[in-house]
Amino acid sequence: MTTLATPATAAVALEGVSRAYGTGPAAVRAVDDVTIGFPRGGWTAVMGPSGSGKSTLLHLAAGLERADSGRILLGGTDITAAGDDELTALRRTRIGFVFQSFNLIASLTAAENVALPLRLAGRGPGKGEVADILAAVGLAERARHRPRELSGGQQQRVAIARAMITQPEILFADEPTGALDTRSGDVVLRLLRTMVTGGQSILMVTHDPAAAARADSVVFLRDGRLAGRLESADAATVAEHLVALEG
Ligand SMILES: Nc1ncnc2c1ncn2[C@@H]1O[C@H](COP(=O)(O)OP(=O)(O)OP(=O)(O)O)[C@@H](O)[C@H]1O
Repeated sequence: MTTLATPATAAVALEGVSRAYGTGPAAVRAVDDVTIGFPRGGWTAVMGPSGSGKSTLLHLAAGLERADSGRILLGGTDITAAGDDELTALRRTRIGFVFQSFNLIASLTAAENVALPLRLAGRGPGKGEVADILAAVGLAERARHRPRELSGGQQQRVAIARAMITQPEILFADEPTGALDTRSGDVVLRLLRTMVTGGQSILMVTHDPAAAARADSVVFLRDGRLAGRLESADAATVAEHLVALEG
């Protein structure tokens, strides 16, 4: 796998991207002139101390927030040039997003939650489409259950199925195991690995070195800037790098 994906080979590439919050002396440069590519078909974890800009980077790359400057390329598309409607359409069809808190709709069944992105995109699911993807995340028997009837790990797998139903070019995951116990988290991480083996691109923010070590590479941030990248690192090496940044 290439370490530095160029825009042509990247699932998502950032070129000189900055994003600040607030103005004047109180301004915070959450992401500060970042240039990086995330390889297609690869799984990249983003780590860094609290407030280092991880979530902001993920939200920028996913088109959930606008950059102040620089370019963000999703496949070949410059999303920084996209209008609001185009960006909404692009998020619905080309991007999957999974949150720490699952964000399922409580009144809908697992199957209805999974079908939602297709309905929002203006089409219903094809025959067997939802059942197939629920089976792929190991929840074939839970289609009619509502979120409150599912464990945290099961809810996160429904959320992953919902994110994957549109076959996104890249799956963004913000602390996907943050609310899970080790065992449920492990099931989710194994599911993500299965998806990557199938060609899926994943960008994941995590605080957990053990989770980050499951990715192909780990990118570190400090004060909104890139602060290193490790390939195929074990959890101890990831933790050492993180501790050095926090020191
Ligand atoms: N909406 C906002 N308004 C003002 N400041 C913000 C906003 N979002 C983020 N920030 C600031 O930008 C910086 C980066 O925040 P971000 O949430 O991206 O960091 P993080 O690395 O994900 O943090 P954590 O690990 O604590 O979740 C922080 O200083 C934060 O306080």
